Amino acid sequence: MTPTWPDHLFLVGCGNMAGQMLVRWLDCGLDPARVTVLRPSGRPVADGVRVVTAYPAALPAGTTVLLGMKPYQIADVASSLAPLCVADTRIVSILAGTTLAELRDRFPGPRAIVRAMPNLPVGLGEGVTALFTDATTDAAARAAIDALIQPLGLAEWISDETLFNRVTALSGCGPAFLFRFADALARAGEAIGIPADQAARMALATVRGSATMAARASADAGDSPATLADRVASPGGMTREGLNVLDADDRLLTLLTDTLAAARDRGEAMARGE
Ligand SMILES: NC(=O)c1ccc[n+]([C@@H]2O[C@H](COP(=O)([O-])OP(=O)(O)OC[C@H]3O[C@@H](n4cnc5c(N)ncnc54)[C@H](O)[C@@H]3O)[C@@H](O)[C@H]2O)c1
Ligand code: PRO
Repeated sequence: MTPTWPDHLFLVGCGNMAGQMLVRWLDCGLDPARVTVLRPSGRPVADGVRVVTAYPAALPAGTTVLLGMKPYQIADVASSLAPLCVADTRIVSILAGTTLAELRDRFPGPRAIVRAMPNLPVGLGEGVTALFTDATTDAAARAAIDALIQPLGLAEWISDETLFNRVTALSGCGPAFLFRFADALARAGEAIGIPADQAARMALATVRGSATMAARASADAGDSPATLADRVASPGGMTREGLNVLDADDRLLTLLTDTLAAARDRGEAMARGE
């Protein structure tokens, strides 16, 4: 399906995350002439994309704004940007811990404001983006923003904003937790005597192959990762002994629950301005 693009896309900040979103949109055929990036450094972003270091006098009609700077910059950004936003300007915010109520307060003009929480693999079209909005965003704007997000990978609308920090902990932060797991797998291999470079290659390839296999098994046969884990474990064999360590007292589950809860709690503290 050919994506439908906003008439104009104005990115405020284009660092790690917004940069990956833009990479994917351009790969999927977004005309760079429709994109303006505001970034303090003024560094080029991609061929044909206009980069500015100051706000323009006005935004073109039909602009979708992507707020891609750090959450603590919202007050500064809104004081310059809000006066440029008219009723049909659409705003997509990827700012962690910044509620829709705060966005509506800071941007009183636009009807369409959507919170989006992507993760870094969006650059490959294999990301996860959680989305939330309210009834002030009309169906057409919601559909247009959904269409913009679709090329990035899995898009999941959240019906209750109180879930937002929880889904951010799972999928927004999740790549970091998996990268940490891959790193620990390699270092554990080294700890039991495998040469470090070999352990690093083998750990990464194991994570990659297993993730691809899990995705296919789920799509093709509805097999869950838990089922696949049991399939690797021969009765009385090596894997079961290893799984017994991870499973003892729900050790891994407890560790990950604590990890997600800490990330979620930080999002809630950020929403309180802490
Ligand atoms: N990194 C992730 O995995 C991830 C995932 C989901 C959401 N987010 C959200 O994305 C946002 C950016 O995170 P990041 O990791 O890309 O950070 P980053 O530091 O890589 O990018 C921030 C960008 O904002 C620019 N910037 C700084 N001051 C600015 C200003 N006053 N006006 C406009 N731009 C300004 C910086 O030059 C930089 O390019 C955050 O709000 C974060 O919550 C990040
Ligand atoms: N990166 C952002 C943070 O760490 C939000 C999800 C991933 O706050």
